[in-house]
Parts: sequence; structure tokens; C-alpha cells
Amino acid sequence: MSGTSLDGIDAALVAIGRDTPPELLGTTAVAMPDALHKQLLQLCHAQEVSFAELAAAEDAFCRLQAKAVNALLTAQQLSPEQVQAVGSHGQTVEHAPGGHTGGPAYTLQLDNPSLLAELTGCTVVADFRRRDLAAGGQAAPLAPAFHQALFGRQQGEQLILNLGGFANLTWLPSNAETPVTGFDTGPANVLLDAWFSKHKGGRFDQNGAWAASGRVDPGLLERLLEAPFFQQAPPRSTGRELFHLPWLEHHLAGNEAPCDVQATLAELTAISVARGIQQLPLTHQGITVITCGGGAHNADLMARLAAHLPLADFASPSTYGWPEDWIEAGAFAWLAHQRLHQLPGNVPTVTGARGPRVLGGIYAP
Ligand SMILES: Nc1ncnc2c1ncn2[C@@H]1O[C@H](COP(=O)(O)OP(=O)(O)OP(=O)(O)O)[C@@H](O)[C@H]1O
Ligand SMILES: CC(=O)N[C@H]1[C@@H]2OC[C@@H](O2)[C@@H](O)[C@@H]1O[C@H](C)C(=O)O
Repeated sequence: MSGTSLDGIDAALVAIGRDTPPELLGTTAVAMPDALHKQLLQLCHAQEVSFAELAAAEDAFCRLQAKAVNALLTAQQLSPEQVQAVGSHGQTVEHAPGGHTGGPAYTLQLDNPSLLAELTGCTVVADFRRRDLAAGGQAAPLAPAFHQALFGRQQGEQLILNLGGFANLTWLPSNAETPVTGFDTGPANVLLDAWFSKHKGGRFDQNGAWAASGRVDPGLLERLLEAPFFQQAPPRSTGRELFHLPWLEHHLAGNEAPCDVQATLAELTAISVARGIQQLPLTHQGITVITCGGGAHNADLMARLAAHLPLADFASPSTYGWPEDWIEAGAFAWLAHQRLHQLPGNVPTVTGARGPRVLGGIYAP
């Protein structure tokens, strides 16, 4: 798994049984080298791109994935034959489930599952999003089905929040008749990372310390919250094509202190997540929010969220044997398993697809 933050490849070894929740057996993270990070970031925002550039980025990305998989196999003393399959999400570089200017809907993940199969000797399952899109869905978020497999056996309703580059929610109601709900709430870390990198250098604002040193600019916050995405009803998903640095800069008056902008961006994430949660038909507001993704490590962001949701209780998925950084990688292992067993991977009430669909294609070793 590599998410929208472009911070690296997360490889998770997962045991999936029929009657037990998926179990995390081992993990390996490989950081994204600066050159590849820059290359992929440029592609995400490019107006024009050559096939050679696309191929070069995809190749480098795929080789990094293979490095992560092979390191995990070595660490776990496993041969490729002992692994049923590798689920490869690929790298999202553009996500346009509504199409652009009247064009067809698309979502683009750079990936080369054939090369990954060749470099690892494993069966690879890939291209998870496009079947949901073909069935009229948003192709995202896909994690809710996995959240259901992982947390759905607990008593009562469950709420899962992912704070990655973008934020998404999954609500598992206690009543099996009530449909599972899930949607993207907007940016989580993507703007925080971009603004931090521009003004301070480095990839991210450790623990949100810089944001915590600033003051929220209410005018700027109001202007940012006017983005049509925040008013959109689910099913909804988003990405870097809506929320990016030039979008932020367009809303600046020009005289803001950079740390105040950072504080405002953190507040934007917290408010948009809180509003998403407040829209859910929760049976009680004192719900436990299982929080995963890198943003769970950002103390400033978590404090802001707690301030907007005073009755909620924030918990780590570690309680269930899954530390916050491994849920998404686990989701794509589980989705690969679903594909191998011809089982659906999407939740139509989440993505808006016409029905359950078996997601992805299989690439033999
Ligand atoms: N200690 C920390 N303090 C502040 N922020 C952190 C910390 N650790 C991680 N992050 C944030 O989390 C981000 C990475 O999160 P994660 O790996 O969940 O994103 P992703 O999987 O790429 O995103 P997505 O879920 O959108 O695909 C970093 O870019 C950074 O902004
Ligand atoms: C198109 C795409 O890659 N979307 C990501 C992104 O990152 C978070 C959020 O936006 C979510 O919709 C999705 O990722 C997770 C893994 C998902 O599909 O559930």
C-alpha cells in the first residue's frame, strides 16, 4: 500500500481465516526516496505528461513495492509460494470519479502487477478500484468492507476514522439491517504536509507542533470550508485534484503568518471530520472513534478533533492487534483474498456502485 501522502510503501503480512477476524502477522515499511516522492508529486499535478515519464515513475514505484514485499518475506522467513497473494493498491495519481469537464469517470493508480509478480515470485492481485467505478461507484473509499471484517464482530455500532493524506469514515451500525456508511470527509494531512514542506522543508509537521504554535484565521477557514466538496452528500470521495497548494494559495489574503495558515489547515481537517461524524445517524454521541492513519500521531490534530467532538472517545486500533499505521495495508491484503475467493470487495452503500462487485485482477507468479 502506498497512499496519497506518498510517504512510502507499507507491506503487511495478514492471515485471513473464514471464522476469525484478519490477523496482522508482520510488517515492513520502506520510505519513499525523495526523488520518487518528487516525481510522483509532479505527476499528480501535471497538466501534461509524457508516456516515458509515466513509465519511469511506475517502474521505480513498482521496484520499491517489490523491495518492501521481498524484505517482508525475508524478515518472516517465508518463500513466495507460502503467500497466497500480494494485494497491490498502486499509486493514485489522479482520481476523477465524476469525470473532468464532461469526460468519462476515471481513477488512475500507477501500478505494474506483472513486474511485481516477476520481481517477487508471488501471485499479485491489483486494479481494485476500477470495477467499482465501472459499476457506477466512486471507487473509494474501499477500506469500509475491511473495517467491517475487522471490527464488525464487536458489540454495538463502530466508527472508524482514517487520517491519511485524505480522511475517510466508516460507520458500522449495530443493527445489521441498517446499511454501512462510509465516505471521504476531505483533506486530512495533504495540505498540512504541502504547506509545511513549502515553509519549513521536510515532509511533515511532527506532532503538529508548528500548527499548535499558530492561531486559526477564521476568515480563511470560512473561505476554505466553502469548497463545494464539503457540502456534497455521500457517496463522495476526493483527492489531490481538488485539494492542493494552489487551491489553498488562491484563498489566502497574502498577509497571514505561515504558522497561522498551518493552524487553520489543521482546523479545517478537524471541522470537516467532525461535521462528517455529526451527519451520521449515531445512536449515541459518546461513541468510540477508532482512529487510524498517520494523522493519529499528530497530537495537535487529535486535540482539535477532541475539541469539536467533546463526547467522543478516540481509541487506537492497536486494541484489536492492528496498530494505526497498518489498517490500510491490511485492507488491500484482505481485498486480494476476497478477489481470490470471488467475493465482493466494495460496499455499494458506500461507493454508490450498482451492486457488490468482485474487485481486481489476478497476475500469476
Ligand atoms: N508523528 C506525526 N506527527 C504529525 N503527522 C504525522 C506523524 N506521523 C505521520 N503523520 C502524518 O501522516 C501522514 C501519513 O499518513 P498515512 O501513511 O496514513 O497516509 P496515506 O496512507 O498516504 O494516506 P491515504 O489514507 O490518504 O491514502 C504523513 O504524511 C504525515 O502528515
Ligand atoms: C482514490 C484514492 O486513492 N483514494 C484514497 C484516498 O486516501 C484516503 C481516501 O482518499 C480514500 O478514499 C482512499 O484510500 C483508502 C485506502 C480507501 O479506499 O479506503
